[in-house]
Amino acid sequence: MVSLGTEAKLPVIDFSNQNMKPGSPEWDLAKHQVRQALEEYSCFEASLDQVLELRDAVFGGLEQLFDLPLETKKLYVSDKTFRGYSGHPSKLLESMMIDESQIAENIEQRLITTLWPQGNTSFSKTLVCFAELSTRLEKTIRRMIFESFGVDKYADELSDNMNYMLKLIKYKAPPNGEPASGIIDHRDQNMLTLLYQNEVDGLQFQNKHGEWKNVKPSPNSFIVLVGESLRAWLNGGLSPTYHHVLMKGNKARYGLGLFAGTRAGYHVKAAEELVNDKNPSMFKPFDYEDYLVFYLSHVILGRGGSPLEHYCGV
Ligand SMILES: O=C(O)CCC(=O)C(=O)O
Ligand SMILES: [Fe+2]
Repeated sequence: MVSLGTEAKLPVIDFSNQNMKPGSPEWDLAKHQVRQALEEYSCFEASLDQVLELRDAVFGGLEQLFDLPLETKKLYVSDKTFRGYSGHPSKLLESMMIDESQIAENIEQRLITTLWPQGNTSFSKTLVCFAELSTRLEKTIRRMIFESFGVDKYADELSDNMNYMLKLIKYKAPPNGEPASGIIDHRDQNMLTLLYQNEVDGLQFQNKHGEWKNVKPSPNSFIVLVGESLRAWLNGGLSPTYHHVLMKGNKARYGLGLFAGTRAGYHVKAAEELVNDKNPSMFKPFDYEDYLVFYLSHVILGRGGSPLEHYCGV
């Protein structure tokens, strides 16, 4: 059954002020808002005016990219750049791993070697700027979350072990005009996700009462979602919510997703300050990259519940 959802106005938290430094009153206010929003909804809208300058170039480039004839692209070469569910028939996806210290090199390389054989310098520059903006925003939000749980002393260690996946996504308009699924119900398994979309809405999340709510982000905002890895890190302090994409109307939906997760070899483990007799450890330490293999098979077999609990629940 397709649920058309009802409107929810997610909290909007503004990150446009470049002077918002840790410890400033603006920082503390935003931190408080982030914590409240994530406890209530597991997601929120982060506005960042700087992204508006990139908006036309980002979506213009994405339209062109997905219009390239398929045979010109070496799709999904086995370079471990593509992970996750293989997707839905209406969904086209390109993804790339980016290292925060080598954003420009990683993106240029990926665009030139696989996605766009003739190269596209201006789109490459646009994506580099987008990745720089969004990874900075992710780090800011993650630091605020850590501070608000009193575990910010781990923030740098975690940043050193973070991997980013940038997904470029197109959902085609539903063929017969009837609402159709673009991506099925799921919870993200990484730490934090930032989504940026064109004017075609379709993202819905489940609120605490199990109702599906439509998300309508402004042109200057990202939707920020908690993932399972963050739940484990905070020993249940925050939890992800189910979400999906429902396509309506006759226009394609383009989006970019920045997925922050930990590197292979790093063990996700609850901060010891958050483990005590009243709140015992929920998960054994796990390697996110190894866990993803289990997660995929779990999803493919159609099993419900929390795959992370099956994998390493205590
Ligand atoms: O396209 C969207 O807005 C959501 C995508 C998503 O949830 C995902 O790829 O995990
Ligand atoms: Fe998701």
